[in-house]
Amino acid sequence: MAVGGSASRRAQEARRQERLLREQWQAARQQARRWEAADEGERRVAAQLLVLTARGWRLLVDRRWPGTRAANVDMLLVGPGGVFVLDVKNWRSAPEISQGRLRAGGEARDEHAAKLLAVTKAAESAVASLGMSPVAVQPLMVFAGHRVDAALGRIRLLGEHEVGPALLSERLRLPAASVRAIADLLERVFPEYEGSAVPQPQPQPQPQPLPPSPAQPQEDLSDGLFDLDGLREAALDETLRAPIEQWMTFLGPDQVALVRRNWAGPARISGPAGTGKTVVGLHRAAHLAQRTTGRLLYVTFANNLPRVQATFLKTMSPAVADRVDFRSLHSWAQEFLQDRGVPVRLHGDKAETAFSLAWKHVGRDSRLTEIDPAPGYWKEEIDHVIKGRGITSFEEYATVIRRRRRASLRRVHRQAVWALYEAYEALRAERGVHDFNDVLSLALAEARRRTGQHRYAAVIVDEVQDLTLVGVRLLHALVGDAPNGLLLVGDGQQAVYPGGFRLSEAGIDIRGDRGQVLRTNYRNSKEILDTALAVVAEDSFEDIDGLRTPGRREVDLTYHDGQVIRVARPTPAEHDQALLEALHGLPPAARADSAVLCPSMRAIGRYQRLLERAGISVCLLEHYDGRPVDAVKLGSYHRAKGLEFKRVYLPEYDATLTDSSRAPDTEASETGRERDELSRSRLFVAMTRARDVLWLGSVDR
Ligand SMILES: Nc1ncnc2c1ncn2[C@@H]1O[C@H](COP(=O)(O)OP(=O)(O)OP(=O)(O)O)[C@@H](O)[C@H]1O
Repeated sequence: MAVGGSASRRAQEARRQERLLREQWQAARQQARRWEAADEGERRVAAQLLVLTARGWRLLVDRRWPGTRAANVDMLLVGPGGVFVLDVKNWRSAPEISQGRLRAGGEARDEHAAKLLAVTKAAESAVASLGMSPVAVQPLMVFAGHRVDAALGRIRLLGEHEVGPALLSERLRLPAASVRAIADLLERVFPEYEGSAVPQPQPQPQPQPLPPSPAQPQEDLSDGLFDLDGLREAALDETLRAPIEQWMTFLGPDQVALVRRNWAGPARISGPAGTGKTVVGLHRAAHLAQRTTGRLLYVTFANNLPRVQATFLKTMSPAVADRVDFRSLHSWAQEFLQDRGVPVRLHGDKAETAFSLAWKHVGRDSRLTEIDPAPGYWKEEIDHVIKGRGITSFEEYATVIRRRRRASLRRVHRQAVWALYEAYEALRAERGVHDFNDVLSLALAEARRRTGQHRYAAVIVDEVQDLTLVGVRLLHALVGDAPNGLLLVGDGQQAVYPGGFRLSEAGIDIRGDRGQVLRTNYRNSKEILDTALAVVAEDSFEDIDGLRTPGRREVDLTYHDGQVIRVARPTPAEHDQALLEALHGLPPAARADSAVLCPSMRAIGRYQRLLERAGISVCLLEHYDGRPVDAVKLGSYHRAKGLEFKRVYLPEYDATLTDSSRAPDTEASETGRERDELSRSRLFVAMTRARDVLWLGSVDR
């Protein structure tokens, strides 16, 4: 479309909105004047809000607060932007916020904020019965006669001129039917006082676009009491705002209950892929941020996921988004050490060199090669078993249960591993560098040294199965067993790293209702989920609570179409051509919601070149932050963890599966079986990222 065409259409829309708003504004002013129960300040606020009622909002004025004898609620407003609980103030002095306290005219006014928060809580409880998350209910204090735009915790403070435009600028959360259902419910829960009704205009049908008319002279609608300007600006942008995702406002009943629950100590949410664990974690973060004054830490193992999750929270609950730190565990730990003045020199490459030398000196001619000749297996043993569990003596290592490690090691083998470990540590220390595990161990020692001095009110850990035991101990040390302090979210079936641990080994005791399981998959279609589950059907797994669970799990599905497309070609070139054809066949907008996922860095490099040469824009997952970009996403199975896409393409998806992996009864070494199992888990994770289409490419050699 020509640029000139779209600019003229936009100007036409602007004129239409202007005309509509003027009519609505005239009507609102008349109605506000007729509202006799209110004083002048309230009438001016009402006029701003009554304009919204002509644009699909419902305004409930002067309602009784259930469960109290005399207390009232000034206004409840329900509209496309969510639910707002309003307290209108006609104070002579402007409000001031200082050190988290509300003041006016030199006096403390905290009780007004406390009352508004209590009413908001009552409104949250009411709408929870409709599946609405508490994060979509927002308290507002509106000041007649003042210009204000500030925040006091979760309460937004707005002046009479600011309130209308601010509400009109909210992202679209509720469709018209939900607005009606929620307003009807609130009308019942917060009954009307006698004679308090404000006459409400019926939403007017939106007029059809008119042909462009010559510019009309601007009628001055401002009569000293009322002011249209701010609303005009916000209304012009209204049509451009995209609605936010449904799950950012409405949850399943089991999810809402978890978001709002009070836990007396550490808690855990588990459940199969796609059951909304992260969604609950994000709503919980927003909910806790609304209820506390401290900061929250939301941690995952992966580097790119925190950026995506931060973007989601900002969209979902902008008022509290800056109170939650989204971090990957290692980057957070490094910063923590830096803040505490603990020297740390993380150098992955030099640490790798130290290991290679140690392998050369004491590994490759040792008894370890009887079990597995590849140094990688023994590097994992050091990383995930010895250092990952914080083991510092041979006596401890000699008897430790090596969770999720298949090869059984006799004492001589453990001695050989220990010799390798000691050589590695000596060579690493000689180079004066730390590895990733050292960073966590140092941070744990520091966190334990100064307990009670940590700045987090709560810590939420997502994809907890990816962490090591030391990592989990570290996060536990930040909040201890405080009520609502630690929440662990994850699924043992999606473990993509070797080794493992049990929560009891981290000193975390999850009792009774503090261990919760979600069971409804909201993401995948049946066909896609069945295909993914078939890969891990024979792999039972032990989760961090120590329970063994079969690979094929019972999951409830939400009705949802989707398909698996299998493409087999005789040569890699023909296979790649089929992938390109599939991507070229998508409308440009659909590419943005598609991902090509690969098992290795080499494959990523290869497919990046292939796609770019074919003129397909690519966004690497390591640069993706959850905001829409007009490009196909490309990344590893690991980096896709926790994410989802409408279409997922897995080129040569079966190349990492060995024969024993395809047919698990086939003969394979213990370490080979362990590797195969991990490959299947990773493939399972990649497949379950697909919502609507899963494309499986293979080469029939
Ligand atoms: N209540 C809900 N209503 C509608 N959609 C939902 C709801 N809860 C979750 N979803 C959808 O399901 C998807 C999966 O949710 P989420 O990523 O939280 O699952 P998960 O259990 O963390 O998945 P995984 O373990 O596979 O990473 C969400 O992105 C969202 O699209």
